[in-house]
Amino acid sequence: MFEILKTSSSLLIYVVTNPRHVGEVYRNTTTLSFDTFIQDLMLSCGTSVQAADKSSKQPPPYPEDALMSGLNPQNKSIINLAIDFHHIQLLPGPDSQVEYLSAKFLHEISESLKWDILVSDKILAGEKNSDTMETSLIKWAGSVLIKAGTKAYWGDRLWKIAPDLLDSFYEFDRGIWKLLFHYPKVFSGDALAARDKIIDALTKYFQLPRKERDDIAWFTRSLETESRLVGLDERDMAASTLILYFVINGNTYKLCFWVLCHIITKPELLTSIKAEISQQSMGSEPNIEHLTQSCPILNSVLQEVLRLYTSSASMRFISEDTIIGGKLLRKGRKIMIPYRQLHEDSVVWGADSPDFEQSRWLKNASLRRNGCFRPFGGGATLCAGRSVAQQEVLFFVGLVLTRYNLEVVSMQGGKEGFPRVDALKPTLGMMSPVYGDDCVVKVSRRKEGEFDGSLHG
Ligand code: HEM
Repeated sequence: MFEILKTSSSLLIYVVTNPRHVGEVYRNTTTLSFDTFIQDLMLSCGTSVQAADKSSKQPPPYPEDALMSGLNPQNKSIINLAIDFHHIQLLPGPDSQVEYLSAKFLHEISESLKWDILVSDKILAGEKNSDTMETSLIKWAGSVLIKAGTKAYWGDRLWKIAPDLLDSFYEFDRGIWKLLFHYPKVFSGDALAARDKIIDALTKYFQLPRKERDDIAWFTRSLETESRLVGLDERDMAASTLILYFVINGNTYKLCFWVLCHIITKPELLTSIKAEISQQSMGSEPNIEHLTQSCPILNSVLQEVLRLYTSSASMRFISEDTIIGGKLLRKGRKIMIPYRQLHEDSVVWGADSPDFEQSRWLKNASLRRNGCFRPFGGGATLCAGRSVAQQEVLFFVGLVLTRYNLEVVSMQGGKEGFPRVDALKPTLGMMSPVYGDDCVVKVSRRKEGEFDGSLHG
């Protein structure tokens, strides 16, 4: 099935929903391109035309005396190389760097969830005393997860250069859809201002000598090396990094928020999840193997949130007129494969498909492999960070529930008093709560030996 979507800038987008046609789109890597789509994304996010051009072409032959890195033996464009580097950084394989990255993410999450760090976090301004504090759940999740992503990829320095990075990021996150849909400047000033602030911070970061920011991920180091070799300057690199910063940090904190909202508002669910978390060994903190493999109820909640709160899509750019499903799709336009309606298809999920059913995935574990479950997209561009993302969320929730008691102080939401999902705003992943909706929680430190998983609500 095809629909044609007309955006404000008269840009036409073909919306493909028929699974057979989706397969045709996935298989066509010649006239349907993802890198042209990335190039377009880069331009929307502030990359100059010259830099986008340099990033999308195969590099010119390097000068003979240039220090060759050996990282690009096939002489790929920076955009294609970045995709390869993501896969090396995030997926298992012979050269994989994922173990270091996961360990770094989890370490940073654990550090930020220490009580002393928590109470000293100015962003989480709520009532505080020696053993309790009040905080917004969405800000808490954002502060921990976005800081973890920033430090894991860019080390400590970026966070120090831009103490207000988080605020700029939230503003950018709220308005990025306007940039992607080429909204006129007059309506997108807030998103543009936030974008420019983040680019300024990243430019300063890239201007620092490398030895002052050596605690960075393999991906970041390698991409910088190759970007400099093709002649990108610090501002060019900063602007093209912005979209990566968004991909790495824009989704996971919202997933943590929705998962915790559901758990802490359902006392029986909370008790059973605490019980399975604590089964690893009484009194000690859960490790990631236990959380991924031995906590089925928590994992079922995670999958159900992914089903109901993602509005993911795959995008392609049509570089030559192309036939899909017997129809001619015109060169220069885009294709979008949205996955949300698959997630609510009652034929697949049953009559209760619109409802949050916490044990859906316990009853039928094979649903995870169902073609109608696509929170992380599909085809050649399937999210490379899907395992790391889920680990982050399980670890965050596992540690929060182990270290603290949470009590709901207030819920800002619709009539039902539960944060409403903002389903109107286009997104390429997790949906946000409606602006202003939130859950304020009182966080109390657990006393030693208190975590037994059943007695404390
Ligand atoms: C809840 C969390 C997340 C969701 C829902 C999500 C969703 C998505 C979606 C829908 C895509 C596009 C897939 C397509 O085009 O078909 C994508 C791509 C991507 N995501 Fe994620 N993502 C999440 C977290 C992450 C994290 C934490 C990272 C990295 C640490 C990451 C790295 C990537 C990369 C590198 C791509 C581009 C894939 C490629 O070009 O090969 N994602 N993600």
